[in-house]
Amino acid sequence: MTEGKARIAVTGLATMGSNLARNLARHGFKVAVHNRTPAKMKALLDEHGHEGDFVGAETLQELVDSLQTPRQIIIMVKAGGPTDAVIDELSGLLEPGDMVIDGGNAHFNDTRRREAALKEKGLLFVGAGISGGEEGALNGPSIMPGGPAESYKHVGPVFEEIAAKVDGQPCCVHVGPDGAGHFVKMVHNGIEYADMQLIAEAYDLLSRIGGQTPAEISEVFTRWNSGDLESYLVEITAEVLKHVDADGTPLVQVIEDAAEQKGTGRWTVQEALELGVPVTGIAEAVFARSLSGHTDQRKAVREAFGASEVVAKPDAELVEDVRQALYASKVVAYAQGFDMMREASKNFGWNIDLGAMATIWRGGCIIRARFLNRIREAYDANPDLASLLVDTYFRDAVQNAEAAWRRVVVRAVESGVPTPGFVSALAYYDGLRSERLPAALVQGQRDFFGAHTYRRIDRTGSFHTLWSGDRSEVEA
Ligand SMILES: NC(=O)C1=CN([C@@H]2O[C@H](COP(=O)(O)OP(=O)(O)OC[C@H]3O[C@@H](n4cnc5c(N)ncnc54)[C@H](OP(=O)(O)O)[C@@H]3O)[C@@H](O)[C@H]2O)C=CC1
Ligand SMILES: O=C(CO)[C@H](O)[C@H](O)COP(=O)(O)O
Repeated sequence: MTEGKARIAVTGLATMGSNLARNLARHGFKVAVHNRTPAKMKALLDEHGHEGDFVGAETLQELVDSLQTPRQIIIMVKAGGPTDAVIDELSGLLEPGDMVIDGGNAHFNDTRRREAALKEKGLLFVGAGISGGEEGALNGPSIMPGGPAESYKHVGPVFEEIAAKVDGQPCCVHVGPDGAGHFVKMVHNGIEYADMQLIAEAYDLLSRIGGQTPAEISEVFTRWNSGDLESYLVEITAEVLKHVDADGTPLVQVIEDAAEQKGTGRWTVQEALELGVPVTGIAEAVFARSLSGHTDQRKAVREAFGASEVVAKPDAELVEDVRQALYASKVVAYAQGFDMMREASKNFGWNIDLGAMATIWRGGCIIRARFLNRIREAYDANPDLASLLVDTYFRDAVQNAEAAWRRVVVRAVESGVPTPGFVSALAYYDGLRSERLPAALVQGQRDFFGAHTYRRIDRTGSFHTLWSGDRSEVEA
């Protein structure tokens, strides 16, 4: 064992914390480890103590005492109240100049609040989004640290060491001040929801319209994973679909069809509403999970109307059409997520480098995908891109997919197979492309019932029609 005190600490040793601690130890950092329930700390030392230099601590006081100064402590506990509880206890034990790093899925407003509170005590606080799940935490996650640039100078090199690497570059960069890191992680998860929903819809179409078995669809996803759609989520979809129960039944057919959620997708939509950014794909994905969970309501409506009867009509084009529809819809989902980060960056003064976000998402995280290279190139070439959709590469890709995308949506709607992700992505694309939107009529309606006024295309200023009078127009 290395002599002396530990370089860094991790408190919270469930799935993420224990693997992150092992990752740190495997990279040669002496790590102090603590968990509220000490059994988890002991299990980590028993099973993995040989992987590196660990110091077990039964209490937070012991953890603090085991560290070099200034101290760096990573918190990996449940987001919300549990994180506050740990921070409260730690802040009474630490000294000015010490640093607390929250690696959980915190809400970025909590991060802003915590940073401000700790600053008053002379403590540094870093809200760091960490993605990659169990395997990423161990072998290299994507890390999105926010907070003061000064803090990054101290902890950045450690994070860059343990992060995933793509083309020799670490999947970690200083995102921006205060809550920027956790905001970006939240959007990452929002995109994750949208991507998963689109993949699930593709599966449903190939199953119910294409008449394919999970094993056959698994092969389709494996094939897709060697082209433009190459991504972790497509790869694991193939794995899940080919997995069978002991009696040979595909697992996917026995898992309850009610998707759960911990909250980051919902937060993304809530924040998008605040910022006024239409993240329709993410919203549909959150609502699709919500709908799936309303099992009693689903049963009642199914019984009232009968289940939609889909007659499988396999045809040679379906698989390729679905692939193209999936790709185009994914581009829309990512475009919306990047729009949201740009808007938040402007709103909060974070100066987020969108190309750098695409760069650190290329490896380690759940949404890692080949086309993030293209997204990086797009934002590196033009950081002020009005939308990812107008980048030459993505414009051509979406144009090439458009006919297939429309065929898939028509087939789904005609067949009664719900595809809210595909449909809303296409509607978003069509909405942005339209020369005129019926929003003009909405403005007229608002003015009629509430005198809310409207602007005209031929004159400047705001106007109101005297709807309950002589219907003449007045300048407002
Ligand atoms: N699981 C994943 O794939 C990912 C998770 N995250 C985030 O990372 C964090 C850790 O996630 P995960 O490893 O899944 O663990 P969980 O979110 O399941 O949290 C369990 C951990 O929190 C601790 N804890 C709970 N309540 C308290 C409390 N009041 N005081 C102190 N400790 C408490 C538990 O201690 P005890 O053992 O004593 O109960 C345990 O160590 C979460 O914020 C999560 O959102 C981020 C990316 C991916
Ligand atoms: O952060 C993650 C990956 O990046 C988690 O896996 C994510 O929180 C899972 O979310 P949910 O339970 O809402 O599906």
